[in-house]
Amino acid sequence: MAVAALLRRGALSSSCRHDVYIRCLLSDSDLHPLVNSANLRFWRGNHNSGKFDFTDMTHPHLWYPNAREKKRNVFLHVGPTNSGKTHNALKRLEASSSGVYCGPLRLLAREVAERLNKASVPCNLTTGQEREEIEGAKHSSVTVEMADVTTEYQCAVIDEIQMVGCRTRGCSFTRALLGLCSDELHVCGDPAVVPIVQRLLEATDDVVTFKQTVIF
Ligand SMILES: Nc1ncnc2c1ncn2[C@@H]1O[C@H](COP(=O)(O)OP(=O)(O)OP(=O)(O)O)[C@@H](O)[C@H]1O
Repeated sequence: MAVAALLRRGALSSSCRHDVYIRCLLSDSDLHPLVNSANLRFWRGNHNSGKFDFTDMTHPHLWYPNAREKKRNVFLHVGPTNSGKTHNALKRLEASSSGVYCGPLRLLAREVAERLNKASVPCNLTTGQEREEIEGAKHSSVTVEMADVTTEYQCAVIDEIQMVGCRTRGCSFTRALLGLCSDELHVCGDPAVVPIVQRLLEATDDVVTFKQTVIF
């Protein structure tokens, strides 16, 4: 059985797992589709030893090689409620050639899909309960748990990022923040979340720009 399969099944002992490096034991075809040859070259180039410890869970930003290959432009939209943070981000999403909106609620995901479709931007809807596919759509509106971190987008939006602090759903916001593979990433939320988002993005080498909104 391939070593990758054993790893996935947790069949190797922890000391053995610790010694497993992609270069020496795993062929490219063994690996999860996320870790393709191009990504391996990236990993090797960024690890002095030329080895990557597949079982090292201490650097979550490195779990998303597709996103790490990009220098993302992250726009952090912060301001009071109803000040237009999401509105501004959605304007960018509408104008992009491909993109994804990630929100915390089915209702919000549906509202955004309807908004884009109405603006003649074909947009799929994917939540835990429903999947609506629109022919030719290059945009998707999803609940954050359904965010696809393997597809490349021009623009991505994460709404209500302060939910990163939620005990049960925060991990999905962190995953989207670190893993979405887009040239532009718009992150909307409460100003209180700025320090934690900044901290999370310190490791990613993205370019972060603040957009402060005010109630008009
Ligand atoms: N510049 C604008 N032009 C027209 N409508 C706007 C504008 N900015 C905001 N709105 C409208 O105001 C409402 C609130 O905007 P939005 O949802 O973007 O605010 P928000 O700051 O993201 O709020 P929250 O913190 O609750 O998420 C929406 O219905 C939105 O369409």
